[in-house]
Amino acid sequence: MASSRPADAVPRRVVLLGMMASGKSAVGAVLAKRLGWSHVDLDREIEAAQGRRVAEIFAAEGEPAFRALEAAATARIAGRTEVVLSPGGGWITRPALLDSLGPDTLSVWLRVSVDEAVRRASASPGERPLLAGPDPAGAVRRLLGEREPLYSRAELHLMTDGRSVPALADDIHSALRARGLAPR
Ligand SMILES: Nc1ncnc2c1ncn2[C@@H]1O[C@H](COP(=O)(O)OP(=O)(O)OP(=O)(O)O)[C@@H](O)[C@H]1O
Ligand SMILES: O=C(O)C1=C[C@@H](O)[C@@H](O)[C@H](O)C1
Ligand SMILES: [Mg+2]
Repeated sequence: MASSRPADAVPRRVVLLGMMASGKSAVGAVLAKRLGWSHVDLDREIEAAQGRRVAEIFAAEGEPAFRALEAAATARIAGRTEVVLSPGGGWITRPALLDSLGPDTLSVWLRVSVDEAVRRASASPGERPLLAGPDPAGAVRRLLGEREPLYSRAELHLMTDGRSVPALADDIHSALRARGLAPR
């Protein structure tokens, strides 16, 4: 099912969906700066609130506890406007969180190939507990199989392989303008 933003609702927030290392945090930061909006990187928000790294939360309490923290952090910011939200890659596994953001949200799926995701993630080893095993490519492939139907709910789909972070932010900025966002 595609996202249900009505055609006449001018977007007042953006949410970036996609696999680990697809670029949600990097693109979100550049886009928010360009728009003069706030950037909420949900993994970092949770870490700040908990005083622990995501990997520590997974190790101590497991994935379901982390998913509950994601839901609580989303509820704290759901009513805000002029926000670019970069949640973690598994946030979409609770699809109600996307619905909770409201119809004036532009949702974007940042697509990435398995090989490129593994290459990018390898720059920060230990940060992503779901890729910590001996076969990160297999893990990405399995997660993509589970999550692609959920990511594909996004209104805008962008392939990120071979595209720069500023170019991707440009594409989203253009999509916002095409949906009626006035220039600042
Ligand atoms: N389009 C791109 N081209 C090249 N490198 C990129 C691109 N997008 C992101 N990167 C780099 O890949 C790494 C992972 O990106 P980022 O942290 O933004 O991913 P993410 O989608 O937020 O992942 P997670 O779901 O784990 O939070 C970073 O080092 C980032 O600079
Ligand atoms: O794709 C995922 O499930 C995750 C992505 C990261 O951003 C973190 O939220 C965590 O490592 C889990
Ligand atoms: Mg991120």
